[in-house]
Amino acid sequence: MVSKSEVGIILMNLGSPDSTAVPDVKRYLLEFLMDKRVIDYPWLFRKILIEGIIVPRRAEKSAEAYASIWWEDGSPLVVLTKQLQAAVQHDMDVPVEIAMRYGNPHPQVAFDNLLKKNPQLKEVIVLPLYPHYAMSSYETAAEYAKEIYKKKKYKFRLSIIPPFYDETAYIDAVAESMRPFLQQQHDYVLFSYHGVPERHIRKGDITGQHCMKVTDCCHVKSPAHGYCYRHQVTITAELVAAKLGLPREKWGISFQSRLGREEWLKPYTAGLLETLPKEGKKKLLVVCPAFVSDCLETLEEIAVEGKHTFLSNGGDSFTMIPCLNVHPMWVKAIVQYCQQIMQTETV
Ligand SMILES: C=CC1=C(C)c2cc3[nH]c(cc4nc(cc5[nH]c(cc1n2)c(C)c5CCC(=O)O)C(CCC(=O)O)=C4C)c(C)c3C=C
Ligand SMILES: [Fe+2]
Ligand SMILES: [Fe+2]
Repeated sequence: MVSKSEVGIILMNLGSPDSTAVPDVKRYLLEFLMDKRVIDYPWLFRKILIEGIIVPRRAEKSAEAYASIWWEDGSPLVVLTKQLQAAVQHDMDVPVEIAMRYGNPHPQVAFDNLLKKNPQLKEVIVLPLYPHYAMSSYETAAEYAKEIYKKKKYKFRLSIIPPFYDETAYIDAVAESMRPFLQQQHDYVLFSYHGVPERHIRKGDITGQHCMKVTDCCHVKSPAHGYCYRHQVTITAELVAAKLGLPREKWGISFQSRLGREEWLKPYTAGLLETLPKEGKKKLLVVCPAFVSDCLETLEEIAVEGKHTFLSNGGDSFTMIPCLNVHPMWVKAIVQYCQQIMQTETV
């Protein structure tokens, strides 16, 4: 058990380029895609692929996309994470810092800032802002925080909040953030999650024999589920749909942001946005619960590109539901998760 005066909190998100200038976007993409948990090919092959092919080809287009969604005070993801920091700090009355897995602010800066604010710091709670476990999201953020903590030999205790994909407070916050949008006419609600390669799902299967091997694997009980992104996003959608009373035929799941030639989790959002209007689902609501802050992947890929695809294939109306951002119920959920950690007995 730690008291408020002994604790500090770090909200850790993915990160964005420092600006929309191509060299900044290049630097960001290099750091991101050279992460062995994001592109898990052998180091030399990864280096040649990323530095020689993907980043040079992608940087300019990516910079343009970022420029199209950039806000006056910076990247939406960073600005929204800062707003969340202020809200949590206000409600908890403990120091809160933000850190990014890629780019700035670096986790070491966040640890050091907490120490500067309170040299008596006994415990730092890190909340990776990913509801679901994926090697390329939650795991890399948590491992990076641990790596820096060990390297710097900090004396305070480090606690990392686990994925919260099925926690009531998170589910309730997502459901309530969606509820006002359900008042408008709609034929279908699409839960669009960031995709990952199917290979990552099989690789992360701790049993080696469950994920994408057993029929309907996401609904068959297994210890693999603790590390399975596909299972966890399925459960989030089912719990939110149940909470909102959505009939089963009125909602579905898809996966966006595919990169490269490998097979990623299916169905792909882009393909579904072309076919849904042909199935009579012409009024669409899209929600993206893998992202807790709006970012390039929601504001550009879904709200602009996705909308265009849907409407130009016969859709009538397309609404993207904003991410949790600083929704009061989301802030409350974070406060609750941090307080649970603070009340845990230490040995
Ligand atoms: C192999 C590539 C990628 C994997 C695997 C991947 C997994 C993954 N990503 C997120 C969350 C976000 N990704 C974002 C941007 C983004 N993602 C990739 C690649 C992979 N992501 C790239 C190259 C980019 C950069 C933009 C681009 O050029 O398309 C973002 C947005 C960041 C922002 O600044 O707004 C988020 C958030 C998750 C949750 C995830 C695995 C589950
Ligand atoms: Fe991504
Ligand atoms: Fe699985």
